[in-house]
Amino acid sequence: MLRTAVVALGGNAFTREHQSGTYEEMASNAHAMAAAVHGLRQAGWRVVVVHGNGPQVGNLAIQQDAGEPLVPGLPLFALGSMTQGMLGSLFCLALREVCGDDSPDVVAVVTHMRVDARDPAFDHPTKPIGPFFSAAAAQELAQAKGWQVVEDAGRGYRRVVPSPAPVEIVEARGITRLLDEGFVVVAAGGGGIPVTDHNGRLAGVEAVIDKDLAAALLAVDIGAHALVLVTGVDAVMLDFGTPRQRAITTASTADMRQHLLDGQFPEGSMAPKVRACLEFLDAGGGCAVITCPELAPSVLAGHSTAGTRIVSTLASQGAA
Ligand SMILES: Nc1ncnc2c1ncn2[C@@H]1O[C@H](COP(=O)(O)OP(=O)(O)O)[C@@H](O)[C@H]1O
Ligand SMILES: NC(=O)OP(=O)(O)O
Repeated sequence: MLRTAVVALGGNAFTREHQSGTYEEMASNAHAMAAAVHGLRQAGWRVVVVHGNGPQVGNLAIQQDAGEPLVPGLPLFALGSMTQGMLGSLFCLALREVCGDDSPDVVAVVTHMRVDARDPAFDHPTKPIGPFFSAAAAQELAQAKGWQVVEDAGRGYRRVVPSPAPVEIVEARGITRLLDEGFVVVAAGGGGIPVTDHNGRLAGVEAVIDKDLAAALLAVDIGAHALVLVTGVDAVMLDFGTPRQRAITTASTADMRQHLLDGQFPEGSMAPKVRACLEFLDAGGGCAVITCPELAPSVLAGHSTAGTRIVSTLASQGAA
């Protein structure tokens, strides 16, 4: 039986830091990510794709503001569902094109994610969305629009919104059925549309869920062997952004937990990725990888000295 890899594609890999967010840019970047997924399938993996939406959902929120009062702005969770449709479509088209005659059946599932209405994250926004701004422009926008802004991993300042922990994938059964039928499934895009129980029904809430944590939850739910987090850097670095910066190539969960405690990884970028890997491996996952699209297949196979490959401490000691 084929082993399953859940592959999470960064929203910042669809729209790169220096890009403005045009459709053509996203389509071209989607190709590189589709090629990575194609490589994994050729290596014998069954693949589920989760994509991010930070840049795109933030851009859409700015477009909503600009449309007022002619057209009413929509809530953030509705914008999340819109990005699921757009990026799901982009990725499915790119995968078909990259695979050519070898194209798999690929479907994108509109996915809702249950979160806890009492999650303290609602009072402490950490999820960066939209474009990067200079400090001065960010301050001005924060004043004018009531945004909270933070510095994002040395790349500039961005708006931040609440990012509660993903609790339950509402469409989990459907996703599993499609996988069992042999589809490449795109699911939980943008971390999933955040919903809570409200008077006996599910209702959207103002948040953007971290797609790496959503991917880890999905990977555990479906019993995946590997979690592959595809982003804009080859590897996780220690002392990132300093002259002492160096890549982590292989690590145990104990090593990564210690680096997290030491404050090596910023919130809103690398910290949730590392946490997602730890959650997956602690729940029995086989291997977690953080790397760029081009290296993903070889890092997962253990054939590359670049990229970051994490296994549970027990497995690294040969006990599992
Ligand atoms: N310790 C670190 N090692 C590598 N990259 C880091 C580190 N800390 C922060 N980063 C930044 O985090 C980015 C990945 O986070 P982000 O762009 O939010 O992810 P995504 O690709 O999922 O959208 C990297 O491209 C890099 O700029
Ligand atoms: N929703 C989410 O995690 O998006 P990014 O990957 O773009 O940050």
